[in-house]
Amino acid sequence: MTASGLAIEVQGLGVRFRRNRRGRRSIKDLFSDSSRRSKPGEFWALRDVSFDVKPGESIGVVGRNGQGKSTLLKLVAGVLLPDEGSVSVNGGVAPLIEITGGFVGDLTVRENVRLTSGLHGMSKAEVTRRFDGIIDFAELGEFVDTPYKHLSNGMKVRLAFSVVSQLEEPVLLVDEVLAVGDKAFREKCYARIDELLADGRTLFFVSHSERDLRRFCSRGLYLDKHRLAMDAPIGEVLDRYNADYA
Ligand SMILES: Nc1ncnc2c1ncn2[C@@H]1O[C@H](COP(=O)(O)OP(=O)(O)OP(=O)(O)O)[C@@H](O)[C@H]1O
Repeated sequence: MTASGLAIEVQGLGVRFRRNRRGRRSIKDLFSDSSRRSKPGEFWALRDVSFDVKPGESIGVVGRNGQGKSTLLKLVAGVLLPDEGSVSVNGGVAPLIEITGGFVGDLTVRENVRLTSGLHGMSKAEVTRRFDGIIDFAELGEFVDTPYKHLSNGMKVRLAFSVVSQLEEPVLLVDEVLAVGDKAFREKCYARIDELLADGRTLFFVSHSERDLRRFCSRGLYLDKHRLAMDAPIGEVLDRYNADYA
């Protein structure tokens, strides 16, 4: 528990990236005291982002392509470190996107489930206990010994969601990748997200689907021009986003 009892605290968060590969930092840059300035070819993908999340809140992250939504999720997941500011998360996070990226193509479905569940804190005994449930939910019973690289894209997402939804972390990060699943499977995922929310989990949801955002989220964060343009109830955030870009 953070001292404040909050699920997530984000303060003055900023991340910058290089626009092209050639813009390497020189030795001179290493010694220059210009950490707050961006160097040629660098840009802030996110800057000055601050917000708090209470346990059990469900937050929808809204914004046009490239405004920093996935970057924000990566920072909350702890797989990307900020150049400015801080993120503190109370307890662990279950990040859908990182699970997908963590699968190993040459390993089988069975081996990948064991590997990723283990990496995300499940004990061996727990993985064994939950294994059949994970495979059943993903509807991949016939593919447990198939190399991961031979699954279809939709099957890969099924597997990732199935693993992530079994983790007992208090914060669940779900992004657009879910949209790859077919309609029937998406409905199943949505029902599972409802269950996790009812169980008191905190949800961070990135989506371009207004319907899904309204369905799951009570609060919205609107990222525009790489800054937090609005933090308000999801309906108000969507109205503003639509007014800006309709
Ligand atoms: N590793 C990286 N190196 C360089 N630039 C990056 C990197 N990751 C993201 N970016 C850039 O940072 C910006 C924000 O990207 P991000 O993926 O967070 O956007 P997004 O809001 O999730 O977009 P979308 O709606 O298209 O998924 C973009 O300009 C992107 O090109």
